[in-house]
Amino acid sequence: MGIGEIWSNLGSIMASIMFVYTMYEKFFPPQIRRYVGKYTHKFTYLMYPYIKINFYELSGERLQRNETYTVIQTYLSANSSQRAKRLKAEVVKDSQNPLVLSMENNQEITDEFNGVKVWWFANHTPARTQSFSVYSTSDEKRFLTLTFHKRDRDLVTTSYIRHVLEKGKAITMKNRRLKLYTNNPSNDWMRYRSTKWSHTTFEHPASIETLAMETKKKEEIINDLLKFKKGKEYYAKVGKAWKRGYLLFGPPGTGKSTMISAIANFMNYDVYDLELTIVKDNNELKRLLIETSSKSIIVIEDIDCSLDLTGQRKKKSEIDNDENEEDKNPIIKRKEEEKKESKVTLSGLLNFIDGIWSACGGERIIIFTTNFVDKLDPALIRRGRMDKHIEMSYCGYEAFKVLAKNYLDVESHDDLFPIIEKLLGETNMTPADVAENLMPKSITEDFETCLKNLIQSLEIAKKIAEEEEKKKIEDEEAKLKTKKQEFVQEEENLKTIENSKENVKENGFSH
Ligand SMILES: Nc1ncnc2c1ncn2[C@@H]1O[C@H](COP(=O)(O)OP(=O)(O)OP(=O)(O)O)[C@@H](O)[C@H]1O
Ligand SMILES: [Mg+2]
Repeated sequence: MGIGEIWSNLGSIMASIMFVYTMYEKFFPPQIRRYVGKYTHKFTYLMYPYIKINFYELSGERLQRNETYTVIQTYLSANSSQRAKRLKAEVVKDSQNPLVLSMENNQEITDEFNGVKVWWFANHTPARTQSFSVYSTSDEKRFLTLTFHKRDRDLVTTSYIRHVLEKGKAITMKNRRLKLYTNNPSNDWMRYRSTKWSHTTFEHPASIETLAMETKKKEEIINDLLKFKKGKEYYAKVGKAWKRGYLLFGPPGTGKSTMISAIANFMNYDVYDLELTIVKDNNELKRLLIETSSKSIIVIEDIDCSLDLTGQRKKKSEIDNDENEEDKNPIIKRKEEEKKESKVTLSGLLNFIDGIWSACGGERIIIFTTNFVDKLDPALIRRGRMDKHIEMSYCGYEAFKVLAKNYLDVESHDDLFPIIEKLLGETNMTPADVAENLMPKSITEDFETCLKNLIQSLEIAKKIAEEEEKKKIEDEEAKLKTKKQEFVQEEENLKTIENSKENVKENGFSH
């Protein structure tokens, strides 16, 4: 029978079905009908060869958006864009591609995994009340149904779903915008919707390639980071928490903060910039740690100035603020009070780095920066806590070449490069100062002028350094001379005393 014939006979087919159903209801009592219904259902269930799993968009008592649903949707959008015929576009926050395509409601797509075929269906039960939200309202349900054959149960429920989640997460990670977090003072934690960390989009253009540093050192850092990123199994095997500590030390302007941004971009990790001075005690520190996510970098900049962890020094801020106490406005005063209140101790910080809580989340890098590595307590920076110590030093020739390429697009210059190489060997200049000199001061300045500007600055810096060195030597010599004179004077005094004693002995009296 063709489709046309079925259409023309549809009326009589429907009438026959209605007739059979009426007869069935008339001649069979409800008990028998219930009995038949139950066994028909069981029979159909036994004969139906497919299994269905639902993944709901909203879950939990408060109907929060289910992470798994989002990840599967991401996986399906990457796969369904070629296969589903009707797609919907949604604007997603915090993603590099804000417009995300996914399959439209009531659409089905197929997927294959290790030769097994599965079907995904996007279900939607419409809301009774109207809403303008992107997400579902409480009486509106969206869910994805995964259908597969009974015989593939093991493969699908273990490997396939894991594969979908891993792929979906990887796509999310790749597309997401990095975030830069900073901790809020604990007084604000209890306010409505206030969280322990505030964040903004992290958009620093630094990369490891553009970092001015010797190639060998750079490669060493890249290899270390890659080994860490792929080290999940390794860390599990050796029984170590999946985290790594870096200590960046060196004079101001040598690129420590730039290096942190470059690492974040390279690893695709969020950055948690921890301001220790507003953390009141060790317990608060622990609570902040718990609220950080994995695949992140926790940074404590200028660790030597953050807290009195060595017991020797005054905080940088306190030194600045000791002056003009009366002129301060109340907000600054409050902030200072908060700083003074901080009772985070060295042991609290050590626990933060490698205590039991520090392992939660995994895949985390902790970075400390300091200008004065010698001031830090050895316990804080010993290997195992700060696994890698990276010295950020004054600009060498190799680092200069990176900056020249970045700022001027120049890789060599027969006359000027050798002069710069020689001068850099003779004087200390930070990459920040070299970069500043290389930057054209006007649109008419060509690269040769910029290189000459740098040479001039290096010569001045060299002269100043030489003069300082000369002055230092002169000061030392003057000090030595004074010491010598003091010594001679002392000797003369001693001699005089000795002579007086002799006189007393010989003449029996003193003057
Ligand atoms: N190694 C470097 N490679 C590329 N640029 C650099 C490097 N070092 C410094 N710079 C440039 O100098 C500026 C200052 O550097 P940065 O803030 O990273 O220094 P720092 O070591 O963190 O200094 P501080 O100790 O004062 O915090 C940066 O904006 C960057 O442009
Ligand atoms: Mg810095």
